Amino acid sequence: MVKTGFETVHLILLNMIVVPAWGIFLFVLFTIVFIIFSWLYLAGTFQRQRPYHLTGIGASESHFLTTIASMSDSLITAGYPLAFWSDIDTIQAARLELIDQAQTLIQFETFKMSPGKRAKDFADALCRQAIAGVTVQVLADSYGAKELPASYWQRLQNAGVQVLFFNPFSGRSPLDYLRRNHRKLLIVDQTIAMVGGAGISDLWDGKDGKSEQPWYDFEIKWQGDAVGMLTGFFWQHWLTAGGHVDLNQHHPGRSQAATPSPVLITPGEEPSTGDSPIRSLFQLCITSAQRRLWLASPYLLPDQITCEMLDQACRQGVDVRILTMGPKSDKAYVYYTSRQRYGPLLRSQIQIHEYQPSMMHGKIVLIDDDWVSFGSANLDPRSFFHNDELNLCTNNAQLISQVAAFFESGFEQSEVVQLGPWQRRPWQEKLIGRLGNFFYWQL
Ligand SMILES: O=P(O)(O)OC[C@H](O)CO
Repeated sequence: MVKTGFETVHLILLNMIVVPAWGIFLFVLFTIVFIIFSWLYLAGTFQRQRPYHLTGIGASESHFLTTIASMSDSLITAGYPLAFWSDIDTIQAARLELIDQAQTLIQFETFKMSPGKRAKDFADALCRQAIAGVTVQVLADSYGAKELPASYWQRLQNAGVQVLFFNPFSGRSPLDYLRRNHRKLLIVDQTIAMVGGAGISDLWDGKDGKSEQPWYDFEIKWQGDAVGMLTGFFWQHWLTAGGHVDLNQHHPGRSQAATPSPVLITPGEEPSTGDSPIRSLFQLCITSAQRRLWLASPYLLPDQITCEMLDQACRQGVDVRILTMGPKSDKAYVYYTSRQRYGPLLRSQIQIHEYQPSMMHGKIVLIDDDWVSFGSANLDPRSFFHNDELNLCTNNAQLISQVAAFFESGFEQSEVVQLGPWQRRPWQEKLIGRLGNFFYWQL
């Protein structure tokens, strides 16, 4: 058929514009995918796990603390837990109250901050104190706080708050961006510290589009020498982020506690896949349990060796129970990836309790009636190998009973996962789980 002049021009344009455009589009797409995979590959995302074998020490042994401290790069100090809260309104109110009480110095570092009422209330409190002359230092993780607009930080800075961001993206060292500051820490006047899991975010109020119920989490208020040490850990990060520390102005004060308990602090600073203080801490906790090992972690991605240690504990008659997030997780793909790895745990008769009302976000290990370890670290590769974390461990009897009650209430509001129904879960869940596991080392 003879083409008209118009059709010929149209065909020429098609060949000159549309075909090259598709070519460019596919080339750009391929390049982006190639860069992402190369990046993940170079970061060790697809590596095989190195062997790591550890067997036991009893939690009641007198040398437990020294052993666990030396093997997890932790420091031994002392402190007293003044309060334990597991209600989100109370936790956020207690933080604001503590900020209001500050006389000289407020230090705060965290991972998750997002726009909303909690972020506004927090900024109001910090600005009030900065304007009143209190030194206020805020260290926000540049990834975790990325949703907050520049105007939020500008308002804080205008009031005199010193704001720094942990590890912003740099084109000169892009892989470094995978290291995040996962710590959650508020210190006032170097005398009182609050450690827990809640971010500065309305998510913890249940505003996550899933449940409308507050997340299950906790916070502990501390007094004693441990607070001085936590101040030092904060300053390490502050210096790394480019901040100025004047030890003449704010010399490490000694927070007094009338009846201190031993406290172990694990800063989990800049771990690597070969050397992880947080992994050592978790595995030492697991291997030292003799009667009870209750473990809470929202994101539950234990590696094979940790699963074997949990299995061993079960075989030795230890009551091993795990409290974790349920279907109302804030990250569905991590939930399905976690579930994909339940098989060995369920076959070992380990009870996995999935919290039902909302997101379960507490991170704790309870060992017998003797020790409790808690803080920012999840049982996952990100906390083991990539993040800076902050965990504390103590044998304070009152805190142990409060933590046991936290677990018991969590178990009551959970469903125990059974092997049969788990095996019959929908294929879509299995598919997401398999895909998620492909990126296991970065989760
Ligand atoms: O990283 P985490 O464990 O502090 O959890 C943060 C939440 O997932 C916020 O989305």
